[in-house]
Amino acid sequence: MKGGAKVVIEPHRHPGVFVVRGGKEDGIATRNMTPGESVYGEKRISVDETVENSDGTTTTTKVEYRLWNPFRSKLCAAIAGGADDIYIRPGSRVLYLGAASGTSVSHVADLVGPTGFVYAVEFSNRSGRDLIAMAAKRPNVVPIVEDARQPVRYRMVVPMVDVIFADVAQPDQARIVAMNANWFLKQGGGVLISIKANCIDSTAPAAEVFASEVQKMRAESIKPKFQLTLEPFERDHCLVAGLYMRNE
Ligand SMILES: C[S@@+](CC[C@H](N)C(=O)[O-])C[C@H]1O[C@@H](n2cnc3c(N)ncnc32)[C@H](O)[C@@H]1O
Repeated sequence: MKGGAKVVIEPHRHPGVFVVRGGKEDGIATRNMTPGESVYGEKRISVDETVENSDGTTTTTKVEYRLWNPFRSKLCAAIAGGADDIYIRPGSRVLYLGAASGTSVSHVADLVGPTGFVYAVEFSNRSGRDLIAMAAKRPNVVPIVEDARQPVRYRMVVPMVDVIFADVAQPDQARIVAMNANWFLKQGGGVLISIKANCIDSTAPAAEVFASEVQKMRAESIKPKFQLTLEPFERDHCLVAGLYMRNE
């Protein structure tokens, strides 16, 4: 999609995220780290951006944005649903557990930009191949094809991080997050966990499952900050956000 005069792109209240208005498709977008390329067939919007130089002259360059589909990304669904904070911003180091083929990871890489890093863990070799291919074009993505239950196996490539985002869809997800936080998350770091109720317990009501996951987080020194449903983008999913307070 070409950005004609009608398309307006504005910064979202979460730094590194943008809002597209006025085109055929309004929505959320990230600034493409690899202009000219889509990762999963997502629409791209090219606009002219003019900056004023110190000598008073202006320079206009083409900037490209990629639309971020909330039906295909839990993080985007949370942003669209009004998440108070995503803790991830330009320059952040993010440990992303459950990267799959890297579609959401590619947007997180755009969001953190050239000064940030995304350490993307995925244990399926098949998805891992796509993840590695995506990362080959994005120097700020470190693909890690390993089991997130074994953080010791990737301790040599992951430094202390600012945020852990988890979407492994496993019954022991809270424990997996806690182990990784213990190894890699800084004190006060952000935790975002996408919870699919029937992955944890398919017999209990979703609200009970979410409440019990929040209790597990508390027990692991993660202080819950807010919780929001990912409906209408994902059924029976919620996102729980918290801060890692190991020393309190
Ligand atoms: C719901 S999908 C993630 C989707 C992805 N976050 C996105 O938005 O595109 C869950 C992924 O977690 C991966 N996974 C599950 N258990 C894992 C583990 N123990 N270690 C690493 N990856 C795991 C699965 O292979 C799957 O690709």
